[in-house]
Amino acid sequence: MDYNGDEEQSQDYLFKIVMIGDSSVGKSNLLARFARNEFYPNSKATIGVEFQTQKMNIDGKEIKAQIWDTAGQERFKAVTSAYYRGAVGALVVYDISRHQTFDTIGRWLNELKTYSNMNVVTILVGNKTDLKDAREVSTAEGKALAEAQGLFFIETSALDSSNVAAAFQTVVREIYHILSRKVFQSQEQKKQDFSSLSNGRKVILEENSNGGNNDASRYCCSS
Ligand SMILES: Nc1nc2c(ncn2[C@@H]2O[C@H](COP(=O)(O)OP(=O)(O)OP(=O)(O)O)[C@@H](O)[C@H]2O)c(=O)[nH]1
Repeated sequence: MDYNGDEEQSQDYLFKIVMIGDSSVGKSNLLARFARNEFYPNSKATIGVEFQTQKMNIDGKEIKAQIWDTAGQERFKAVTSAYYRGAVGALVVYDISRHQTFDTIGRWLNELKTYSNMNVVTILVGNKTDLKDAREVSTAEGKALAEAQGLFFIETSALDSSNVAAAFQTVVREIYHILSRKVFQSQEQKKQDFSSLSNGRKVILEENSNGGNNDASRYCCSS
C-alpha cells in the first residue's frame, strides 16, 4: 500500500494501567465502578493483584485498558517490579477525608519512578468527594501537588460515580495521543529517509500493519 500513515488503523491497542495508593483509599471500588458500575460499601482489603480489561473508545478508536489493582497494605503487596512492568499509565489515589493518605503520595510516586522504565502517564486522584463534611485535603492542595509533580489531577467518588470514568479516560486518552504522535513522527522520519535515498524519484513503501517492531508495540503488552 501507499505509505499514507493509515496503517495504524488496523492495530489493536492494549494499555497497562496501574492503580496505587494507601490501603482503603478506594482503588478497588474505583475500578469496580468503572468496569462494572458496582460499589461495595464494605469491601475487604485487596490481597495480591487483580486486573480488569476494559474496552474504551478514544477518538473513535477502540482501546483496551488493562487496569491493575493491588493492595495498599504492605503485607499484602505483590511483587513490586512485576506489578509495574510494562505499565504506561498510573492512577495514584488518596482519600480526601484522610490527610495521611495524601502525605504518602511522594512515596508512591518514587516507587512508580523506580519500577517503571518509561514516562508513565500519571493522574493524581483525590477519591471520596461524597464525604464533604469529612474533607481533610482541599482541592487546591491536591491541584498544587499535581502541578508541582507534572501530573494530571481529578477528584472522584466511587460511591456516587462522579468523575470515575473521566479519571481513567484522561490517562488512556493521553497515552493514545502520545502514541499517535510517536507513530506519526516515525512515519515522517521514514518518509524523509526514503525521499533522500530515492534521490527525487517516487518511492512507494510496503508496510506490514502488524509489524511488532514499531513504536506502537512498545506501548502495548500482550493479552
Ligand atoms: N464514601 C466513600 N467510600 C468509599 C469510596 N470509595 C471506596 N470507599 C470505601 O472505602 C473502603 C475501602 O475501599 P477499597 O476500594 O477496598 O480501597 P482500596 O484502596 O482498594 O484498599 P486496599 O485493597 O486495602 O489497598 C470501602 O469500605 C469502600 O466502600 C468513595 O468514593 N466514597
